[in-house]
Parts: sequence; C-alpha cells; structure tokens
Amino acid sequence: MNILVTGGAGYIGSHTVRLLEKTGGKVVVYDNLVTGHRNAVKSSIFVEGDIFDSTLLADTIRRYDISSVVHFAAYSLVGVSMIKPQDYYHNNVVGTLNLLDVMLANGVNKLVFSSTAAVYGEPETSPITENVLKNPTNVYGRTKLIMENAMADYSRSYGLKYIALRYFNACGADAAGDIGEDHQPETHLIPLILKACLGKTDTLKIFGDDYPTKDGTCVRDYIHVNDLGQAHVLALKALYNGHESDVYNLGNGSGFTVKEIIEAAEAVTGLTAPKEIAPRRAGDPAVLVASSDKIRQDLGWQSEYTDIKNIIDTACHWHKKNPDGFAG
Ligand SMILES: O=c1ccn([C@@H]2O[C@H](COP(=O)(O)OP(=O)(O)O[C@H]3O[C@H](CO)[C@H](O)[C@H](O)[C@H]3O)[C@@H](O)[C@H]2O)c(=O)[nH]1
Repeated sequence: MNILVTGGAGYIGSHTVRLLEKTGGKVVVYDNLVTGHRNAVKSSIFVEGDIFDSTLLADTIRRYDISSVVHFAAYSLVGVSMIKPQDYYHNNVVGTLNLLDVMLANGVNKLVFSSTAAVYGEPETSPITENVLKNPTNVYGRTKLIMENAMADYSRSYGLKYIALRYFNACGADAAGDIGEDHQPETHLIPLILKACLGKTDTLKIFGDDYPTKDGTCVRDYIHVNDLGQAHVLALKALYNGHESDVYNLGNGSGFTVKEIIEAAEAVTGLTAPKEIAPRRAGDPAVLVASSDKIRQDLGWQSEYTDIKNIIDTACHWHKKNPDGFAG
C-alpha cells in the first residue's frame, strides 16, 4: 500500500497517518499547511502542496507509485462555512473534483473520503443510520454531500472505489501527547473548554440553551480521533480487498449536551471554565448522534475509547504538554 494522505498534517490526518504507518504501508503526506502543521508529521514523506496543483499532485502520485488516497484536505468549520460559502465550495468541491481528475488520469482509483454528520441536517430519528434523508443545514455539510454524490457517479462511470466516512465530533489526542488538536483560531468545543479551564482563553460561550434537548444545549456524539483514524485503516484495507464503494457513520452512539461536556472537562481537569450563555450559532442542528452498526458489521470496526472523561483526558494531556500547540 503506497498511500497519499492529503491534509495529513491536520488534526485527524496526522493521527490517521500514524496508524497507517503502523500497518507497514508507505505513507506520503500532501498538505498545503494552510491549516495543517509541518511538525504534526513526524516520520512520513512530506510534500508541501495544494490539491489545486494538478502538476505537483500527478508528479507525487507517479514518483511514489501511489495506489490509494486518503483525502482529508478540506475546510471543516460549520460556523465559518455559513459566512464564507465561496471558500467552502471552492476548496471542498472544486478542489476534490480536481484531485479525482488527477487520480483517475494516473490510474489511482481507491479513495477514503472524509465526510461528516453535517450531511444529515436535522434527522427525525436518533441514532442516525446512513440511509436516512440527507438535508444539510449548513454549507459545510452541503459541500460534503455534493462530493459524496459526485463520487457515487464517478464510481458508476469511471471505476472509482471509495469509502466515505461520516465523522461525528472528533476529539481527544494520541496518548503520546505529541500530536493533538490545534486550530487557529480554535472553534471546537472541547479544546475551547480546556483552554478556558487552563486560563488560555476568555470566557467560554455556550451557543444556545433553548434547543429541544434535556438541558437546552446541543447534543453531539464525541469520538476519539484514534478510533476515527483506525476506521480509515480498515476502510483502506477493505478497498484493497475489493470492497465496493460505500458510506459509513463513525460515532460512539452516545449523545452529550454542551453542558455535560463542560462538566466532564471540569471534572477531568479539576478546574472551572468561565462560561456564559450566548446566542445560537447559525447552522447548528440540535441533536446529532450516530449509529455506527454498519461499519462494525461490515469492517469490524470498534471504538477503543467509549468513556467521555477518558477521551477528554487525552485532549487535556496534549493541551497541558503543548500549551501553545505546535507553535510551542
Ligand atoms: O465555543 C463553542 C463552540 C462550540 N459550541 C457548541 O458545541 C457543539 C460542538 O461544536 P463544535 O464546533 O466543536 O463541533 P460541530 O458539532 O459544530 O462540528 C463538528 O461536527 C460536524 C458534524 O456535525 C463537522 O464534522 C465539523 O467538522 C466538526 O467540527 C455545538 O453544539 C456548538 O454549538 C459552543 O457552545 N461553544
């Protein structure tokens, strides 16, 4: 397996790269470092490049005899996608179509694709299974759903074999504590709570307490980043073994409100986060909880981290060891 990992210097990408390396495959990280970190890539071959650079992409595929791609490179912030839709359509749709063109022109037809729970919008059933109606409430989710549909069409017409993984809320960090979540600016809940507890940011804003949930705050399904990463390893192996194109949810199957996550993080740290109730954030669905039965049954995936405090503890370990993230 010679694997090209776009976005391999990012949060989920760098954790997955580490797990892919353990399989013995050759891993080539391709990242433009706009949001990724060079020092999140420890031992793989690294190519600084953009998914719009067809020449460099093609050269990299040929030079390293690449036979599959794991495609993380994308914008992924729900809130920002509502304010800057052009960036999201351009990067996530046009950029991915470009990558597919270069792959197919160079005989690479295996792809693991980062999709999202945001493709569902506000489903009526919970936990969410893959086959329910997809009606995204935000631009980010729409860009990913467009690409899922395009890949299904490419699969029928051009022999593309892909597995799309619909992530719920990725969190935590590798136990080694040398890679973790470091977004600039940070917008994700768990790192923001930890930063607030550790006095690295201002007051934490709870976006809305009038949702139809048990305490009025949004419910999400939090999954450890290494459990997500392991699903990519399994998906890739399945494609090499002739698995047909498919789509899988990835979550733990338990929902936690924003307030419950804050309480759990405060218990883990023994500290209190300064917090206040703020207006709802545009594009946020009230409840997103996954059924991951399909990937368990088809690919034998299982999550190692099921306790939310354990998950938060791994994130806390990273934040304490690296108070300034990768810049430190
Ligand atoms: O300062 C904050 C930040 C977040 N939240 C709330 O905490 C929850 C989690 O928010 P995140 O920004 O951490 O994560 P999202 O659920 O918005 O998004 C995550 O899950 C999505 C799928 O639902 C996408 O995959 C996306 O890329 C990924 O970051 C949401 O209810 C949000 O409103 C706050 O209250 N305050």
